[in-house]
Amino acid sequence: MSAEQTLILVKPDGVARGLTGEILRRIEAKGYRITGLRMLTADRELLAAHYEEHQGKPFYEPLVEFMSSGPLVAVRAEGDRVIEGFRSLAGTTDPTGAAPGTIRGDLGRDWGLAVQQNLVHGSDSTLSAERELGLWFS
Ligand SMILES: Nc1ncnc2c1ncn2[C@@H]1O[C@H](COP(=O)(O)OP(=O)(O)OP(=O)(O)O)[C@@H](O)[C@H]1O
Repeated sequence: MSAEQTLILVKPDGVARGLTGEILRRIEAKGYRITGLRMLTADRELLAAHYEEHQGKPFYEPLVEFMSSGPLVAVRAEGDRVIEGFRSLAGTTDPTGAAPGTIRGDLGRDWGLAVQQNLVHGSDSTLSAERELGLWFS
């Protein structure tokens, strides 16, 4: 059986703040393999598909606006239990409460848009990983 794969995004705030290398370093240091890497500015169509489950929520429009505001880095990462493992590396959605040692806990900023601009995305299940990798690495 081949190793599990996940989609990770370094969101536009992470790229703008020069944290791409630090985030990739943490992924590799944990032992995951980076098997795909793309820098792009995502359009609304791609983001609508990516954030399908959030359409209609109050934070959806501002989120798409932010996610399309500048370049982001899409990463395909591979390893045993990488889906759960990366979400653990990332920390909770709100960086203010994210544990020290996690990407969001160590590097996330405490300000008004912290929950939206929380540096990274990671797929949350094998089903969403497969769907999201199809969108970003087709
Ligand atoms: N209440 C909110 N206000 C603003 N933005 C939000 C809020 N909730 C979620 N978001 C944004 O939407 C993204 C997806 O929300 P979700 O609940 O799936 O969070 P997550 O699973 O921690 O993050 P991700 O799926 O991006 O790894 C969050 O990472 C964040 O950028």
